[in-house]
Amino acid sequence: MSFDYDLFVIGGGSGGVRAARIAASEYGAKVGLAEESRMGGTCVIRGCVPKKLMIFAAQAGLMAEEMRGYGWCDAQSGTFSWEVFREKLDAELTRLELIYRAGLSRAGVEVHDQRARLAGHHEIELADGTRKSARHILIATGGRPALIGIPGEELAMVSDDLFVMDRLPGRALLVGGGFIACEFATILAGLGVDTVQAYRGDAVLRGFDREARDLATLQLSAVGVDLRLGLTPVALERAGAGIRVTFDDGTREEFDAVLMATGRDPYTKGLGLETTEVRLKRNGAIEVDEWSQTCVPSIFAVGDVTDRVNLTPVAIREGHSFVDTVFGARPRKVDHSVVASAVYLRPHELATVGLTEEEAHARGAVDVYSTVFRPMRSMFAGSDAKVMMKLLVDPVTDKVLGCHIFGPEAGEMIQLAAIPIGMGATKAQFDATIAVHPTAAEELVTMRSPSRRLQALSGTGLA
Ligand SMILES: Cc1cc2nc3c(=O)[nH]c(=O)nc-3n(C[C@H](O)[C@H](O)[C@H](O)COP(=O)(O)OP(=O)(O)OC[C@H]3O[C@@H](n4cnc5c(N)ncnc54)[C@H](O)[C@@H]3O)c2cc1C
Ligand SMILES: NC(=O)c1ccc[n+]([C@@H]2O[C@H](COP(=O)([O-])OP(=O)(O)OC[C@H]3O[C@@H](n4cnc5c(N)ncnc54)[C@H](O)[C@@H]3O)[C@@H](O)[C@H]2O)c1
Repeated sequence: MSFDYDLFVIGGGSGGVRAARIAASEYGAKVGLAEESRMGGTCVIRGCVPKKLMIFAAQAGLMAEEMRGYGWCDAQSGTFSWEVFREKLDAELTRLELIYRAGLSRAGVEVHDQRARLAGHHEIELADGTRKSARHILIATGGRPALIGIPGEELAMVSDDLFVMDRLPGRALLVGGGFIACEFATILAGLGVDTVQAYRGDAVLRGFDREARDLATLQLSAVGVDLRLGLTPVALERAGAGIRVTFDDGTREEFDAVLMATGRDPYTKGLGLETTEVRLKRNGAIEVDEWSQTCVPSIFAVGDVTDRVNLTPVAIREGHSFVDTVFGARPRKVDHSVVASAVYLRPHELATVGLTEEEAHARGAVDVYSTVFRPMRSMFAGSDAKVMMKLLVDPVTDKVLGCHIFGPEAGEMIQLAAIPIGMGATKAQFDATIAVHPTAAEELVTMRSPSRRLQALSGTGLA
């Protein structure tokens, strides 16, 4: 049977672009790709990249404060112009989008700038009505911000809207305690917005190591975020040019803007899945096996739409592995068990790889090497900001099970720690490494004795 394409990719984001480019350029496949919005997807256009640039913009006040502590007595952040920043941001995103497009074009990928939907196990229908056939189809449609179902929530912004605001709000409410709420609370407060963050739990960043979460929670307040724990909105209504929010404790307050950062849903709506036998998980994510293959042999899915580990490098690896396996005859699975990540807070980031203390303890006995200290850089400037370095070690095998860092540039540090930990390094091998001095990271190789040994909980593995 002949097809229009060897591979048709739906979605030009992190996973889709990588798969399309490699299939065409390295394996000579005839590839088509449909993108309904801007090329590059969430990460490039409305996620990682613009977010990180905003984080950089937001640290001027903290840097000026630190420098005053070093004798630059008049150091001030000055005036921030959102208009100037936005213009530069738009230009940068356009530059990146063009690079993505050029890469696809060089590889020989045929790009369709429109929405696509499935029309069978080997068929795709484009928004203009054209039908294309493909031997293999890759769904890489990503995710969309999720709302929580309260009255008036359509008045709120979602993360996509933050990058295209005409002006900064004077007073903003951020709802949630996850990656996006915490990063944007840091950003908005840093840019001078009166920022309130409402989170229903008792410490932000659920799922991360508890000790690190507590430090992140304290830091948000320290940088000027009005963090309200155990609080969640139940209704939003228009109030003049602003929004009146009713909270679950009965209080009401007005804000210029509200951001719902309450998770993301896999984007499968209107994708024509009913024309196939592809199965969905309960939350609407596409069900795939370890090869990213759905239960229909010709249809694969990668990235956020499969809701495995929703990070850009994971989507890229899944896309690349799928192509190596199917087009390169080099079977490659993705190991989702040890994936490092970072939350870009300021002044200290929270970065992690492997098991948290709570997860490690749940599986058996664990030696916890943990140190919390004031680093010389900020201590000299008179700041109370604390750094945490933690290693979790299996007392029987000596293997390092997890590493958690709360500190300046923790994201950069965890990238390096992820290499030995992914290779199965032991604590003895960490100890054998001579420190780089004076750094904060040297603690990772100088913590000699455990801060505590947690015995196995009854009913778990090791005694
Ligand atoms: C605010 C924010 C900050 C983030 N920061 C980070 C970070 O710092 N580090 C990190 O690793 N991850 C971060 N992420 C997560 C990261 O962006 C995603 O995990 C990643 O983009 C997923 O890639 P993907 O290929 O699965 O989907 P996406 O990048 O979302 O791409 C999907 C593409 O498919 C297109 N599409 C959807 N349906 C159709 C259709 N039917 N037809 C045609 N096109 C379609 C969409 O327009 C989109 O371009 C962040 C996410 C957000 C929202
Ligand atoms: N630095 C990074 O790597 C980075 C940054 C941003 C986003 N991301 C990715 O994007 C994903 C989405 O980010 P996110 O912050 O939206 O999601 P999240 O899952 O991290 O956080 C969602 C938050 O919303 C709250 N919430 C959910 N339902 C609620 C309800 N009904 N009422 C009140 N609160 C509710 C949760 O308690 C949680 O605090 C992340 O999981 C991550 O994979 C990564």
